[in-house]
Amino acid sequence: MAKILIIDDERPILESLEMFLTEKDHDVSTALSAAQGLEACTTFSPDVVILDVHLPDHSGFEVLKTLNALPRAPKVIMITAHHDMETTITAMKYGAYDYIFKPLDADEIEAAVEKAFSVLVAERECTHAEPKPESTSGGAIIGKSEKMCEVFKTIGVLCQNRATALILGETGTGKELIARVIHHNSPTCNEPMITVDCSAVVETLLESELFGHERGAFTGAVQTKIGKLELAGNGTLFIDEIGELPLGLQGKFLGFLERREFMRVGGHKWHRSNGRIIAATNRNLADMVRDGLFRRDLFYRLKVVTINVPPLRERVEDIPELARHFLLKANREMKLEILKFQEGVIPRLMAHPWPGNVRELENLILSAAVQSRGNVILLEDIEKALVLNTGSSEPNQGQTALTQMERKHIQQVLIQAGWNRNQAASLLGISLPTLRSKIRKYDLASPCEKR
Ligand SMILES: Nc1ncnc2c1ncn2[C@@H]1O[C@H](COP(=O)(O)OP(=O)(O)OP(=O)(O)O)[C@@H](O)[C@H]1O
Repeated sequence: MAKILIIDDERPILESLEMFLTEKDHDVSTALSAAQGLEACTTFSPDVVILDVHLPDHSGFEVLKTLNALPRAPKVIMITAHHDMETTITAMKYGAYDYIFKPLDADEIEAAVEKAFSVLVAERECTHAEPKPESTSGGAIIGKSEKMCEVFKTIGVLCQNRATALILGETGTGKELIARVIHHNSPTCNEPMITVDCSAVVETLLESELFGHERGAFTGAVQTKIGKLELAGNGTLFIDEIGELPLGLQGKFLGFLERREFMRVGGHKWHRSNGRIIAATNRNLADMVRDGLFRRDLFYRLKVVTINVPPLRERVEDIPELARHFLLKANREMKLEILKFQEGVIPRLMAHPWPGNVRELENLILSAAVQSRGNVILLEDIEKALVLNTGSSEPNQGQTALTQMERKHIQQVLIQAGWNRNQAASLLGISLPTLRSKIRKYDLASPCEKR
């Protein structure tokens, strides 16, 4: 039961709202003017105030400002007959919890009151903000699970040497983040870290992207261009999505790894590079080797040290800390002041299968934070964000069904996006090449392709 104060100079509205909300078991008080309303606030201490924008003595906005400055500020639902954008925006800007237009709809009022009250209760239960995780600086890898501790150990070893490393893991598990952490903790951290994403560069330009080209090497090569390998110098070259490296180029890259020398496209001179190579992929390179799509010798050259990054569903114990980390990040980036998650949110997050892994969790928290009103993220905000971000609201049905769920989920999102792969990839929170590889893996086809 909530304590509700209604401030409106129209008696019929006041009386019908009072009757309706009392019937719903709330404790209701009424006021016909701003002055009466403010006085009632001190004597009655409402949880929720339903406030008309136009009052005979003062503007509703002035009352709203005064109410929001109170030590135990109530949640304020503004009501008005004016459907204009400006008043709505002003009300929300001054901190109204909700804004409802007249003529009032009973269900809408009831839903708004209930939501406002539940937010208030959640906020009052929260006496202090979530403690800040120790490592919130950019580049921190969050996780204390056994599997992540294994990853940390290997990173520790890699930070002391310059060995080539291969990072394997599903999309969004943090492969690039791991590469950055290795680079920033290695002796050559003052040198650059350069990234090449093999899936983002067209096949014909990838060689030049990696090794550079000489002027006149091909049509359009109007001047000499230094490749990413040279740009990395003695630092780190991070080759993302190495599984997409065309077979022809794989041989040339292997040659470089063996001799540490390369030639620019169209060039005749050998160049040396001592940069560290870290490659990553979400594809199963062993399967690709078996299918003749990836060179076995290159595979072994790359996996001098291999890091297998576990999918998020295999380290659910990391989810609470990750969620808090992303909440702080959302606060920083979006200038929000959200203190915590409502009870029930973390178990819900731990039950989700996370096909898009940590990236999906990060996007979800950001989206729920932006859409939440008040300073607590409610379970309801999470459910909404889950539907919006992934089209899914089904909790984990168990490991065995995960692959089927992922297939079904991707198929649903593709249908929802009208088989626009770019749009579907963005809805799923994965990259376009990852989506393409999943379409292949699950043998999915659009209705037009099936014909
Ligand atoms: N353990 C973690 N702690 C904190 N942030 C993380 C962690 N893992 C991933 N992230 C964040 O999740 C997002 C995705 O991570 P990243 O780009 O490193 O994944 P990826 O495996 O390289 O993805 P893809 O295969 O699609 O390229 C980034 O914003 C990254 O900072």
